[in-house]
Amino acid sequence: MHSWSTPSARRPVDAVVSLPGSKSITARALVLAALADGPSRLVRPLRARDTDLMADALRAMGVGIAVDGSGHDTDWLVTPGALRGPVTVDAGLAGTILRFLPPVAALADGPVTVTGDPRLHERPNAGLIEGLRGCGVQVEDAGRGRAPFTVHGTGAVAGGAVTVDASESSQVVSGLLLAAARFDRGLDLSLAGGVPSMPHVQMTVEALAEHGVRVDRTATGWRVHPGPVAPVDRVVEPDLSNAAPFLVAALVTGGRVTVRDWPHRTTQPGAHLEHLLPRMGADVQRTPSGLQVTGGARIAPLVADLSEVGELTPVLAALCALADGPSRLTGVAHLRGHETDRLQALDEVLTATGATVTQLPDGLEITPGPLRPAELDSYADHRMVMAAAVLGLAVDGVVVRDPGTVAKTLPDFVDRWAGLLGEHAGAVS
Ligand SMILES: O=C(O)C1=C[C@@H](OP(=O)(O)O)[C@@H](O)[C@H](O)C1
Ligand SMILES: C=C(OP(=O)(O)O)C(=O)O
Repeated sequence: MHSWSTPSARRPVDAVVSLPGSKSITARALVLAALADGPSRLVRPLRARDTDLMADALRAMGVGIAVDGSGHDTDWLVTPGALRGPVTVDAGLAGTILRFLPPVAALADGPVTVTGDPRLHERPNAGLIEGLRGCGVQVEDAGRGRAPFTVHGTGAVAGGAVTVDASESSQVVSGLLLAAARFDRGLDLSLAGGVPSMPHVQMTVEALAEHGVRVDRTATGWRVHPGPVAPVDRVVEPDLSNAAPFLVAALVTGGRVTVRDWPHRTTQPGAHLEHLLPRMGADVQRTPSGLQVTGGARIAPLVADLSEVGELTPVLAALCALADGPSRLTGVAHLRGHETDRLQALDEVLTATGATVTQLPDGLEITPGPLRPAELDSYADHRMVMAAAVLGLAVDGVVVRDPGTVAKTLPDFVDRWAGLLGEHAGAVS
């Protein structure tokens, strides 16, 4: 276990950054390519723990995934194969594997056991398991509604009409929709309640359409028609949620940051930064290079419902702790089931560095206070390391334990952060 002394900013940042591919798009592209009726090429997929484990899991089930190229610019060539069990897959701490892989496993010709990090075994998954059972799949979970569990694939899934509880994660909906064209009757999915992170569901629907799958919006959910999944060659967009700490650095330091290759149109929740950051005092422009964020004279507090963009909460909460008034972030109760209980972790981290925090059932109230140095945990959560790095810009002496946890989606975050500040990587001991 290492510690990282996060660098404070001595001057306004002025940087143009390129970021690796989107975790969420890479995960969907891998699953759909694996279910397709021919080979697909993924250009610039994210290579990080979550997506490498997804590729390993699919390989273990019989899918060919070959690396083409070297260095940063490697493609993945995905060749579908007969899906097989018995297999045990390691989902690490990835919600995308926990919820996207089991419906694929149900199409295998034998049992697939999903296991992972200790915290993965605490992440809620009853909605998906019940949804699979409703599709006619046998799942053994010892009544826990969580990993580890075994999906008893028989080579075919009936599908049909199911009602699912996706209130704890949109990934329950996405996982079932992604595999549904290969179910005998397709899927008529109705929601039992609300669903967070709707842009991610829209991302799923659009990815399916790109693969030639017919998906209709219904009064109660979505209907996926049974049929073939076409192969697709695609270039993966940069990860806009991982762009958040870099863009936010412009506000913290009164500087300017451009993220290159910002997509013209996207379903990634990070797209919402374009209107959220101006509410906190930034000037945001699309330039020929990408999205440019310029910090202003002040950081304004934020009162916002983040239910659609929960992934952005840790970095935005850190920014709120540096604002000139109290903020209120709501709509994110489901963050308690993420990599860590993010509302509890943010309360601890922001309090340790000087803010006054009140936990709400579905969010946080954050009142900034005089900043102070602190040694912070990473909570095995990539986004908590990024939040700590944002706080560290404004105060000397922020240290993060186990920064390597960023490997989940951005393995070289610490080097990139040093590059943003025009420095070499900060002390990692
Ligand atoms: O479908 C996806 O790729 C994701 C959906 C969201 O999950 P939740 O709805 O569980 O928040 C998001 O937070 C996660 O990082 C990625
Ligand atoms: C919640 C996240 O990840 P996961 O896909 O593991 O749910 C995240 O990346 O913020």
